Amino acid sequence: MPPIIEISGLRKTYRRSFRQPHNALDGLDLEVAAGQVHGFLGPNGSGKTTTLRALLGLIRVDGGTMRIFGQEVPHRLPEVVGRIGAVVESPQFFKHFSGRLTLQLLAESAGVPKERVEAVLEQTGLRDAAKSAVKGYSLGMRQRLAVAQALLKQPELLILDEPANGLDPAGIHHMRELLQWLAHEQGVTVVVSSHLLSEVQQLCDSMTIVSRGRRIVDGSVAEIIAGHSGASLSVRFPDAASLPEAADALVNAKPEVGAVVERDRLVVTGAPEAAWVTRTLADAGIYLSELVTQTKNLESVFLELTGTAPQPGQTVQVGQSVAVPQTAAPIEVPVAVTPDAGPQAGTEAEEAQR
Ligand SMILES: Nc1ncnc2c1ncn2[C@@H]1O[C@H](COP(=O)(O)OP(=O)(O)OP(=O)(O)O)[C@@H](O)[C@H]1O
Repeated sequence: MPPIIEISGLRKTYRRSFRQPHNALDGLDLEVAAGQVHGFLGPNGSGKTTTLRALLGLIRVDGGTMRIFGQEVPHRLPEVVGRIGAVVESPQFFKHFSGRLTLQLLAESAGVPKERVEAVLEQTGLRDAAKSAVKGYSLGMRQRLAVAQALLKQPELLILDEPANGLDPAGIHHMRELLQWLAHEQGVTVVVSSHLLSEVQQLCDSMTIVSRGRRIVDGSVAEIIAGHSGASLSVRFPDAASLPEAADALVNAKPEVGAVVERDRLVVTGAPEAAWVTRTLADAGIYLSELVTQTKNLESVFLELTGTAPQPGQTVQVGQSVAVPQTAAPIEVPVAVTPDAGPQAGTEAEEAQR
């Protein structure tokens, strides 16, 4: 099945008076497969909103191609727009109308059956607040109302820009359940932008990470995180005098293993498994007192991936690494402790806003 969204080489330069032109999109590529929740992840200002606005025909781009459901956009957008629900701009609602009335009017103008209003109120958790005027809604409730509006016409593709904004933890949980249900049970393709890896990790099946207007990695969320979270082992001994001898024993046993003495411990990288370290040291007559696996935390994976400006024409594939300019702090996960050797923006005039 062809991708639902295909973007290739997208370019957008914002030209601002008295300031250098700014390349918000610098040849961005994006592919989204059907029936998934796809995260569009990147730091603030990396071009996510610009991409989504371009896809929906809200701004003009300077180069590249975009397709939705195989149709080139923006030229063929009118043919596919009925199959897309989106919340990209902050929608404005009549503040004196209730949530229900707002949705009833929108449903009527879009020719959507009235029953859909109650269904989307229920789905977005707004049923109890449906009678209240929108002016009394919190930011999170307005966000839900916007999503409810996007769901009215039962879209096959749902595009949401930072949907967790303004939601409290219970609201985030509810939104996550709703979006996963839509994708996995109803076959809707869901694209959400976010600058939080932890949110994308909990919500999405696949993701594209962008930095400075370019794609730097894409693939399944689990594979990307696993491929960039290489672990090392921290080993301590009853007597620190054993450290150099232990380092030699490990490197002699496997030259590709790294063993570096750091104060009172040995940091081991590239070992096949923790048990191999304990076995090899015991064979050399050296007994350890502590062995700890260190894994990078998720945010450090994100920093690693977005911390380096991507090279023109290069996309990092799942499992490949990019240079790491900043050192990310590891978190320590104990796996075994043995007493001896046991194993273990602004506005832009040219934009045609809709
Ligand atoms: N209308 C505009 N005029 C000038 N510059 C703009 C405009 N819109 C966005 N930019 C700039 O383009 C870059 C990309 O912005 P964009 O809003 O697409 O990023 P983003 O990844 O969505 O960020 P955030 O997570 O903060 O929403 C930023 O440097 C931003 O300042």
